[in-house]
Amino acid sequence: MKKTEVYILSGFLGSGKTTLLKELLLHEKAEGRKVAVLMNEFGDISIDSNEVDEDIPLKELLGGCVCCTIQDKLEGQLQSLLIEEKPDVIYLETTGAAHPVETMDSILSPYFADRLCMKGIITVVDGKLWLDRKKMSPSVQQLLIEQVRHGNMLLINKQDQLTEEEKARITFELQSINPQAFTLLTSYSKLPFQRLKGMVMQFANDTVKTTIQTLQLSSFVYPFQHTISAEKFEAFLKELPDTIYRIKGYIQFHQNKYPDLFQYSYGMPLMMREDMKMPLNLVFIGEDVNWKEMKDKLDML
Ligand SMILES: Nc1nc2c(ncn2[C@@H]2O[C@H](COP(=O)(O)OP(=O)(O)OP(=O)(O)O)[C@@H](O)[C@H]2O)c(=O)[nH]1
Repeated sequence: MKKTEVYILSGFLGSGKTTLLKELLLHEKAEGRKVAVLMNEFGDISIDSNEVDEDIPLKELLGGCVCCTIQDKLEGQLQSLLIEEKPDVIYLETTGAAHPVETMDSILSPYFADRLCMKGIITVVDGKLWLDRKKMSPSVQQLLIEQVRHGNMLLINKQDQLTEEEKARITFELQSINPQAFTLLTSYSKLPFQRLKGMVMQFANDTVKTTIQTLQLSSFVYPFQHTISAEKFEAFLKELPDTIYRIKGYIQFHQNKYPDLFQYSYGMPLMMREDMKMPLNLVFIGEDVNWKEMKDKLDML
């Protein structure tokens, strides 16, 4: 029986995993392979699932990390994807807080040994965030290093935000941490697809599980009941604490007919106008955040 290939997309919150997934799905479509997606989101609702075409089988794993709290759910979802869809390849997008080895462990269960072929871990690194990582909490810094250490392919993403000197420095630092990995600089996670297909998973001798300090990440969903003021929202963003790592979801300004998809990662906001109605939910992910205070501020918009 032909085995289903599995790739794990790893990388911190907002680094460019969903952007990479969309890129990979385009290539797979062009090659006519049957693809399925497993999407793990830290929050209780998924925004990224909307980014995947409806004709691609997709299972969501919400409200925790496949590497720890919802490992059992992963097995169940994998099994149903294999039985119902019989895909050629499965892409598993992990939460930005996931430890790659723990995730791989869940997939390498003996139950799936003759069904799945683990192709490798692609780690997406936000270049700017990497350079500024010392500003993050120790557990985030440790996680970033672990994600790099265990990637088989490392994408230094958002290279449009980096100088030549910064690109060289990050490349050197990542290669020093993980000399076996294929490392490349990318914009919007565009990678040489054929190189990915030729990837063969190397099980390095030192792929030991490191006990990393537990990240104190938490998430919060705010459902807007109405449209909001663009000026007030801008002022709200300016006052956001540094420990908010990620925001995504839909907001609608007073003057607009349709909502905007709002993305915020590592201090960088981005908006894209939708052309249809969407549920006005905004998902926040952060460390040590007073969500009650956040809710009060959002109520004022
Ligand atoms: N400037 C720039 N922005 C990028 C690049 N790649 C991705 N982005 C933007 O970064 C934001 C986060 O990208 P995503 O692909 O959603 O990141 P993610 O890792 O899936 O995020 P989570 O699922 O929340 O962990 C989006 O607004 C992207 O458009 C890039 O190369 N350059």
